[in-house]
Amino acid sequence: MIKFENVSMVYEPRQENAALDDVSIEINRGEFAFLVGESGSGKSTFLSLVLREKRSSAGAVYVAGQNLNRISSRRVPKLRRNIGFVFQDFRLLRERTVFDNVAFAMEVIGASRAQIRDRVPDALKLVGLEDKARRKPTELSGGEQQRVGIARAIVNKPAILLADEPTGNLDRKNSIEVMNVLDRINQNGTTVLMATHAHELVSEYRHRVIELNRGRIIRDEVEGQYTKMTTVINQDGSRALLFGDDSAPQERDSDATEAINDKKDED
Ligand SMILES: Nc1ncnc2c1ncn2[C@@H]1O[C@H](COP(=O)(O)OP(=O)(O)OP(=O)(O)O)[C@@H](O)[C@H]1O
Repeated sequence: MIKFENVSMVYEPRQENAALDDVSIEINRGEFAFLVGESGSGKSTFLSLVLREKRSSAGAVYVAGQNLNRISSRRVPKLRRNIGFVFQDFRLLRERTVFDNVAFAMEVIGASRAQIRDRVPDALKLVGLEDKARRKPTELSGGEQQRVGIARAIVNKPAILLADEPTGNLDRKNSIEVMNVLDRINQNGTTVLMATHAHELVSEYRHRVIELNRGRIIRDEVEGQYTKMTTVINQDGSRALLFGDDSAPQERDSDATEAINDKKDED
């Protein structure tokens, strides 16, 4: 569903460290993955490339089989219909009701009134807010506002839901409610990718964990299968990937090492 092939991203020509540095990863249809890493590690950059807000500087980004570096700007809105986005700060329209906030996402893609009347209540039900359709965002708790943001993101039935720190402004109780809603959406078949700093949620909700550090993937843990990846520089200057604990170099994966060195030779 989402595939990065040797993706690098530099924002400015002489930028010292790449925001993403040779990232290769695949997130399958129906998966739920957390994207973690300290501030500045490249999480938002990763999400913005999936949305085609920017083109990668090198490598290829595929979403639903399309190479995003090859599609024209004209086709970007169509791509984005397949992707829902949840923001940390909700970004609701304060003067509109909960119903109208969700309806707005359908209006902008030209949905009919009948479609809106049909779909918005379903989306609100999915996030547990069917009773609050006539309220204004300011009359809701932070967690409820975020659930409106999620309803808006999924009302057009996207295949992928991206969430950038969706619980960042919420207390624990509201964070858990939001997580449970995201889980439910994922169980209905939507691929979910959530960037977060919330370590406790990452360990409680057993999903894939992809960890970035200075633009590189250093961990990819799929439901309990823990794979820590460490890049080491050999004496000859070539790079090698170590899988497992970094004190256990015998677990070196020779294919991955060769792939990295091949790439280096090409460079
Ligand atoms: N528009 C930009 N122009 C220049 N550099 C940028 C831009 N956006 C991000 N960067 C740089 O790219 C690197 C990765 O930033 P990014 O925002 O992707 O990290 P992040 O993991 O999402 O951080 P946070 O958790 O704080 O949101 C950082 O060094 C950042 O300074």
